[in-house]
Amino acid sequence: MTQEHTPEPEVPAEGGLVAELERMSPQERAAHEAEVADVVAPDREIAVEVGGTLLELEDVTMAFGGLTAMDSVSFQIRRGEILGLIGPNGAGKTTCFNVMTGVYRPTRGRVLLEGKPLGRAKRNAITRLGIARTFQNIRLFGEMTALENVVVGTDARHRTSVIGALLRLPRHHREEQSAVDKAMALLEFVGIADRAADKARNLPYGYQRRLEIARALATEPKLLCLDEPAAGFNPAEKEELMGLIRKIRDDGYTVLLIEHDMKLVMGVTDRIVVLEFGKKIAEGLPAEIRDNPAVIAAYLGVPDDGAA
Ligand SMILES: Nc1ncnc2c1ncn2[C@@H]1O[C@H](COP(=O)(O)OP(=O)(O)OP(=O)(O)O)[C@@H](O)[C@H]1O
Repeated sequence: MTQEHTPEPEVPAEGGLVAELERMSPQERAAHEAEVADVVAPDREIAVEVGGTLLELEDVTMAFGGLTAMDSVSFQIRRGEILGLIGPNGAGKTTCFNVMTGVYRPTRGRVLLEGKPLGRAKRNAITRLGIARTFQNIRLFGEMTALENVVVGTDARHRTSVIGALLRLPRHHREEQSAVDKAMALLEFVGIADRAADKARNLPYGYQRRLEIARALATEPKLLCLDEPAAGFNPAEKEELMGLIRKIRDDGYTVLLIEHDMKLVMGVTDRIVVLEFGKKIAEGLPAEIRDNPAVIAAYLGVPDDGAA
């Protein structure tokens, strides 16, 4: 469906972009990166009141039959921060993402984006409202190019109708071209522009993870939710990913990060929320969480009085 309307990719000649970047002086490179950042995030959230509440979970419970995956969980995500969501396996982290992105409707409680309840909004509507996510298991269109995968993400923002696309109305043309330009800028932003014309399935694993992030950013989210983006990465790749997550935040996005790797979580987040058996057991700065006895006990699998 979407494939029919996907424009022909306009990518630089092989090696062109990389070679061009290498030829630039540090000043030219900085100016170029600033231009790319402007295309990637034209409406920078960071210019708006950093620190105000962007998203709020209010007493959210999510039950599956007899199993309570989230139990009266409340926390807030502030504009411009990187919030870590951690907890042992089965703690309810992914369920939390699913509730926030409209995959599940909470059994009790509510989720508010910029003070407005998401209510019964469906997944696509929530994407348009400004929440994007990546998945634990990569979900790309393997037969489409990297560029096309990102162009598909920009579709969430398009204003022309299917009729507009079929009739090739001028607005549709303009949107198509700007979608390609934006997608290319996003690929460059996440560091994989050199493989823009390759099929997604042929990309190395680390590139696929970055492509997922570019595709999520293409929807121009207010909040970007990353579900274990470093899964399967080696230490050097994790280090690079930390750099990318910081760059995303510095470009004005708010990030919610589920991650098992403690070094990464402690190194990149501003605050952390900890879940265990569906309940929030702690919330605070990384250093506070690291020293919190309940958190240590949850990870070691012993009661927090250490009696076991
Ligand atoms: N659709 C569902 N139906 C029934 N049970 C579910 C469903 N989704 C999640 N659960 C259960 O809810 C609990 C929380 O799962 P969830 O995947 O949210 O945990 P998690 O913290 O993301 O775990 P992990 O770190 O292993 O990914 C688990 O016991 C899980 O089996």
